[in-house]
Amino acid sequence: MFGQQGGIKLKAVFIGAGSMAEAIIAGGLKSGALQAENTYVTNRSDAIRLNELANQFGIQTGYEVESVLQEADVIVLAMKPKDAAAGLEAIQSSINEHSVVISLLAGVGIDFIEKTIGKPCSIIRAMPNTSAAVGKSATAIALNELVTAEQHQSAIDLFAAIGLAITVDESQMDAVTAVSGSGPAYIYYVAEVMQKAGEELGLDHETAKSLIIQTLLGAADMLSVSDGQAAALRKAITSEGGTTEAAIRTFDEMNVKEAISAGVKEAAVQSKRLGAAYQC
Ligand SMILES: NC(=O)C1=CN([C@@H]2O[C@H](COP(=O)(O)OP(=O)(O)OC[C@H]3O[C@@H](n4cnc5c(N)ncnc54)[C@H](O)[C@@H]3O)[C@@H](O)[C@H]2O)C=CC1
Ligand SMILES: O=C(O)[C@@H]1CCC=N1
Repeated sequence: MFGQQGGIKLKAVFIGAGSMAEAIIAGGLKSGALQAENTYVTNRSDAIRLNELANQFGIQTGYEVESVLQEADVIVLAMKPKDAAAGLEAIQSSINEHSVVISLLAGVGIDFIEKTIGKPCSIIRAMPNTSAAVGKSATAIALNELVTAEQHQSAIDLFAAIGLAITVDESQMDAVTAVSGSGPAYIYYVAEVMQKAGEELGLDHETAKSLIIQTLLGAADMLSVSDGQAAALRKAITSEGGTTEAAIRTFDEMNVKEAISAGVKEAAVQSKRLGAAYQC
C-alpha cells in the first residue's frame, strides 16, 4: 500500500481525532487495513480525547507529529474545514514530494490543499461516512494529477476495507457529500421520528427500537439485492386501500418528497459554500 512493499505495514497519521477519524480507525483496524502500532492520531489540544482513543484502539497518539509525519505513508486530514488552514500550515514543513495526503474536508477543494501545502505532493480528496465504523462506509474519492496508479489503488483498497469505494471527478464531490457523506444522518432522522411515533402509538421504547432497526436493516438488504429498485419495492408493500397507502398519501399531502429533495440539494449548496470559503 502507498508505495510500501508487501508485508510492510501502512503508517497512517490522522490530523484530527473526531467522529470521522474514529469511524475510519475503528473500521480500518477491524478489517486489518490499519494496524494499531502504525496508526497515529493527533488533535488540536484535547489530550483526554486522545487518551480515550489510545485506550479504546491501542493506537499511537500525541502532539510530537513532525517525525511521525515524515515517515507516514498516508496523512489523513480529519479536522473541520474551518480548521484546515491552521492544521495544514502546522504540518506543511513535514510534507514532502513523497507524501500522500487524504483530505476528508467537506467542500474544501484539492486546489486549496495544494496551495496551502505549497509543494507538489499526491492529494486524494475523500468523502466517506461514519458507517466506516462498521465497515459500511460509502466513500467517493477524487485525485490530483500527482496521484500514481499505485497510490490510487492503495486508496481504493484502504476505503474498500471500510465499505464501498469509488472514484469520481472532483466536480461531483458536492453531490456525493450531500447524498452519502451526510446521508446516514437523514436515515437516523427518519429513525428518530419513527421511534417517537411508535411510542406515541403505544409501543414501549425497546420494542419500537428493535422493530425499527430490523426494518431499516431489512429494507437496506432488499434494496441491495434488488439493485436499488426503491419504487418497485415500495409498490410491492403498498396494497390498495391499505395502511402503507394511507401513510404515503399523508407524506405526499405534506410534501415530504419535496422536503427531502430540498434538504439533500441544500446540503450540496452548503458543501459549495464551504468550498467557496477555501478558494485560492
Ligand atoms: N462526521 C461525518 O459524518 C463526516 C465528516 N467528514 C469530514 O471529516 C472532517 C472531520 O469531521 P468530524 O470528525 O465530524 O469532526 P470533529 O469535530 O468530530 O473532529 C475534528 C477534529 O479535528 C481536530 N482539530 C481541529 N483543528 C486541528 C488542528 N489544527 N490540528 C489538529 N487537529 C485539529 C479537533 O481537535 C477534532 O479532534 C471534516 O472536515 C468533515 O467535513 C467527511 C465525511 C463525513
Ligand atoms: O456535516 C458535515 O459537514 C460533514 C460532511 C458530511 C457529513 N458530515
